[in-house]
Amino acid sequence: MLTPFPVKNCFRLLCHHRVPAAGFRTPATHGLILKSISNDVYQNLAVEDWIHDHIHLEGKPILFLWRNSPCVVIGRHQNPWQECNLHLMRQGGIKLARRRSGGGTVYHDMGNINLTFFTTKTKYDRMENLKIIVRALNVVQPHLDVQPTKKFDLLLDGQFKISGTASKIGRVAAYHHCTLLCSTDRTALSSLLKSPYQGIKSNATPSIPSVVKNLLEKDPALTCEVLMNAIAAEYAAHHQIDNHINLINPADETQFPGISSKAKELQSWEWIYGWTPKFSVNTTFHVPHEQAHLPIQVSIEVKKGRIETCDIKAPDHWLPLEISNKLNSSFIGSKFCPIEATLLTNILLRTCPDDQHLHSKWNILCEKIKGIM
Ligand SMILES: Nc1ncnc2c1ncn2[C@@H]1O[C@H](COP(=O)(O)OP(=O)(O)OP(=O)(O)O)[C@@H](O)[C@H]1O
Repeated sequence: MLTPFPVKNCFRLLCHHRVPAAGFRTPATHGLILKSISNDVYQNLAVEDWIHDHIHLEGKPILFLWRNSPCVVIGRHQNPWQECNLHLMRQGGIKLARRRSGGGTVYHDMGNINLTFFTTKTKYDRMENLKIIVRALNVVQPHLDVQPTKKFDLLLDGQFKISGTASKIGRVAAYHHCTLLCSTDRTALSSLLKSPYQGIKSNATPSIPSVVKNLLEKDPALTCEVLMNAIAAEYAAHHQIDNHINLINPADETQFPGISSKAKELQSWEWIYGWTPKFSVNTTFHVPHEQAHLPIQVSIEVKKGRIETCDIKAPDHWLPLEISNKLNSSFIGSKFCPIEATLLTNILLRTCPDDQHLHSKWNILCEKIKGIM
């Protein structure tokens, strides 16, 4: 069923630009099933963007199957500091991506299948898609109890989430994408999706945490490959299209002209962090002083991922006011990120009096501030 795919030809049949050239012929094919050969989250999200922007579906559906190496994917209107453990992700080299669709934060790895259902806006029907998945699951394991919920999750045995849904609806085209947990690392999922940051206030969309389960835990025969093939077969039967799974390479500019700039944009700091709705952080640190701990109050406002106002209040006898003021003003306009904070701190330290005692206090303070970023 899996065939090497002359994608170029297939897209030529399916695709024309939104403003069709005069005399454009109606595409001959009726729909497509695509599968990415890449496990890079930015490249795969770029395929979604590309198809959404370039392909005129005219009622012809596309199913896109993809899997990613470990990453966390936040919804369009979310705050990553509220949703995940960025420190842990940086340490483990786990990528962070912001998708174009709304909704909550999910964890992806090679044990998680992603399914994107492209249709025209008028044919967009999330429940129909979820039913295709449920039928496919019942083909491979007839005794599975999987039900769609009102928020378009899929629940196993009435309580465990195995799939989450999000969507993007454009002027004429739409897509519904969902996850399917097959053999995901549940320990990584729960530790990465736990924010350690305190005192954040924002209007960003919050995630709705659920108890999740893998299908493989229910039946060891339910591997990602088995499930993807079953879903593709059910999708093809439902839409009466060819059930070939066509492999695509999202890095291939000849097949997807302009796709690398889409992937680059999805990977940019401005999109991942800078798109975060305005938020504030109000927190208190404690720093060691003689036999006690002194409180340091921090109040920061962040707009487009950059520090808009910064008010660090340390007791004057611990850190002279003029030094904390210097720190406050230097942070303004900088990215709310530990790398930038380190750079700034190093520059500032060089301008400070050559006082070891002061430098060590400054370092303690800056380490604490980096801890909230
Ligand atoms: N790959 C995954 N598949 C299914 N559930 C997941 C996955 N990763 C994490 N989860 C669970 O889903 C919760 C997030 O669900 P939430 O409903 O906020 O977002 P969603 O399912 O992506 O999208 P939507 O809000 O549109 O349903 C996480 O806190 C976690 O409990």
